[in-house]
Amino acid sequence: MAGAEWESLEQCLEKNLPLADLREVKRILYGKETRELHLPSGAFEAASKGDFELRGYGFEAAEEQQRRPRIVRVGLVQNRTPLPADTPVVKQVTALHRRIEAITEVAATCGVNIICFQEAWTMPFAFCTRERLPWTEFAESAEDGPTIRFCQELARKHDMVVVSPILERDAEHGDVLWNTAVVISNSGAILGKTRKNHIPRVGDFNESTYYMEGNLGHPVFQTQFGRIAVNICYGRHHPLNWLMYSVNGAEIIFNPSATVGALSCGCESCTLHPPWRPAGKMLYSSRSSTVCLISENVIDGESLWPIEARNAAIANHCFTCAINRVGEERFPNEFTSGDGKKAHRDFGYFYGSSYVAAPDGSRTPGLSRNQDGLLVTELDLNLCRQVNDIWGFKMTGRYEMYAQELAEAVKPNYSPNIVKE
Ligand SMILES: NC(=O)NCCC(=O)O
Repeated sequence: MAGAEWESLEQCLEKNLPLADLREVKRILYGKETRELHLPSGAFEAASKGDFELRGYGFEAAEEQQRRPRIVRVGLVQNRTPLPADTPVVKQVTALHRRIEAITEVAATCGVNIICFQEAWTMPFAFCTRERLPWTEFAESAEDGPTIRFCQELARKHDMVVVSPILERDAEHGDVLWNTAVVISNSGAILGKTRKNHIPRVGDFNESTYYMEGNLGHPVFQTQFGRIAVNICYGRHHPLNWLMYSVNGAEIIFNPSATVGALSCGCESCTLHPPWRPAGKMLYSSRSSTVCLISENVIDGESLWPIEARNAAIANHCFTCAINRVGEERFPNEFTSGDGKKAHRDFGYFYGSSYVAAPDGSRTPGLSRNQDGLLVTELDLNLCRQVNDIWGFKMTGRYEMYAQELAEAVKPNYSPNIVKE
C-alpha cells in the first residue's frame, strides 16, 4: 500500500493517461467536471508559506425563476499533528490551535462561510493504544473548553460557522467522554453539538475503550448559510446514519474522519516494512516470502473512501464533505491489534484525500495524500432540490415500508422473511 511518496489518484491519472482517455475516466470516476474556483493570489502565497495545499472548486446549479442561488463556500481542513505524540499535552494542543488558526486565516481570505476540521483534531489519534493517560487529558468541555473558546473567537473574527470535532468530557454527566463535533455559529454562539453514533471495533481503531455510541440522534443545525449535519468518521459506513441527517433536512453533511488504508497486522513483515512505507517494492503486490498475508486479506479502507461519501450525496440529494487527517502517528508504548500478532507503535498512514461530493454525483478532486491542506468549495444549495426533482429518491424512498419492516426485524423474536420450498 502506498505511503507518503504517492501523491494522489488524480495526479497519477493526469500523469499517465492520454487526454481523451483522461476525460472519459474522469467523467466516470468524478462525474460532471467541477469548475476551478478563482481564489486570491495572496491566499496561495500564504498557503505556500504556511506549507499547506490550497485548492478551490465550484459546483453549478441551474438558474431558477422563483429562488435565488443559495451560494455557500465550505472549507475542509486536513492536517498532520505538528508535534510528536509524546510531547506534553498542552504543547500539542497549542501547536494544533496555531496550525488551524493559520489555515483558517487563509480560508477567511477565500470567502469560506463554513469550515470543518478533522475528527478529534486537537490530539493524536491515540485510541489505538487503549491507554488512558495521557490521552484522556485531551478531552475537554464542548461548552466552555479551551478549544471551543478558541473556535468561538475564530467564528466571530471571520464571520464563519466552525465545525469543531473534539474528544468531549461531559462533566455534567459523570465526566463521561464522547467523540463530539461542536457547531459554532458565525456569531460565535454555540449552536449545539452532535456525537459519533457508530464506534469502530476494527484493527487498531479500538475506540470503544474511550467513549460510547452517541446519544444525541441526528441533529441538523440551521446556520445562516444552510442546514448542516456532522456524520463522524466510521458513521460513513452506515447508510442509515447519512439517511437520518438527510431526513432531518441536512443540505450539507460533513464527515470528519481519521482513517488509514490497510491496518498494520504487526507481523514481522509489517514491522520490518510497514505496508504504508514500502521498502522498494510494494508488499501488497509482491508474492515474495515477506508478503503480509493478513494485510492481503484486509479490506483496504482507502478504496472505500472515494465511494462512500459520494454515494451518500447521491442517495440523499445533499452535499457531503469527507475530511481525513494526514501522515504517520507514532506512540510511545507498543500496542497490539488484538489479533495475536506483534505489537507496534505506528498507527498507519493517514492518507488525507479530503473531497466534496454533490447531489448530482459529481465530486471535487481530493486534496493530496501527504500534505496539510485546505479545500475551498463553492456550492449552490439549490442543486439539492433540483436533483431531488429529477431523480426523486425522497419521493420513491418507501420509508414507511422500511420503518415497519425494521421495527419488526429488531424484535428479539423476529425470524427473517425467507421463503423456502
Ligand atoms: N476514526 C474512525 O472511526 N476510524 C475508523 C476507520 C474507518 O472508518 O475508516
